[in-house]
Amino acid sequence: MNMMSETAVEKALDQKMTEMKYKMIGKDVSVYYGEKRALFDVNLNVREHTVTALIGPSGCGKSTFLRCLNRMNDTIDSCRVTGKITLDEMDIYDPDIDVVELRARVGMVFQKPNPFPKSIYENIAYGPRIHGLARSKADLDQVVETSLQKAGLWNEVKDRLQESGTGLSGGQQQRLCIARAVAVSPEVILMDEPCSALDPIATAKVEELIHELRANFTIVIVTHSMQQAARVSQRTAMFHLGLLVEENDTDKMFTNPDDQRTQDYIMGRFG
Ligand SMILES: Nc1ncnc2c1ncn2[C@@H]1O[C@H](COP(=O)(O)OP(=O)(O)OP(=O)(O)O)[C@@H](O)[C@H]1O
Repeated sequence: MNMMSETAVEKALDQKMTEMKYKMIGKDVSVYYGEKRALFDVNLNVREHTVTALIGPSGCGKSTFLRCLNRMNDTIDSCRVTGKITLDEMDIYDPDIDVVELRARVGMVFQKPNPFPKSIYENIAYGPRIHGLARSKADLDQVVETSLQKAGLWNEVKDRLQESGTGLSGGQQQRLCIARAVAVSPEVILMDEPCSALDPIATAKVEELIHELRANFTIVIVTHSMQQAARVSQRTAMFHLGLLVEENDTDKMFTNPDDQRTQDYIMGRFG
């Protein structure tokens, strides 16, 4: 069997990353909550097959920017977004865009695992069913299995697919939510502090998973943990007071950042 070593896979992905186009482009993105401005003309591009970490002190606008990428901010009445964000070449704020379809292409995993109060099987099958991604029960079974495998959960749940998703451990629930996001074949997955409610072992599993998902998806992750950003991402963007202060290769960001504010933050001088 011709298996590529892990290092070879990493190398191939890094090569892909340097060659590739931007999957999403954010140009002069500003966000207001009523009168309050939360983001100031942010220009941030997201590379395909790359994990991009968004870091910065509390309240700096990381989650706000993340939520702009699949229009989750639309659900907040007071929120207004200006500037332009594209997915491939499509303007995602174009009034003709179908937001449900957009969120199938740009999925999201939240801070707190939020499985539906339904069976493990139904948690995964729901999305593909409503998006018409499976033609038969056999197709759907296959999507459920593949998604759970991609989320590293199949072996743990394959004999209990009809049990409730909410009965799983916190770490398993978060992987179930990742499987649910993966099941509709998104192109981009947004993760808002996906490990903050998990213990170190569950966190390690999810981090490993993020690392693997990069081969098939583009990932943007908000994290408070510098170590996590360093472990899982290839690019890092640092926000401060609503400004994007620096975006760089993660290695450079954590060894020799260009901006003093990044330096101060990673040294623990504020935040
Ligand atoms: N729904 C909202 N209504 C009003 N203001 C909000 C809302 N959500 C966020 N904000 C404000 O926008 C700014 C940016 O918040 P955001 O949650 O994006 O920051 P963050 O960097 O993700 O913070 P944290 O790390 O604490 O989650 C903050 O000042 C916050 O109070």
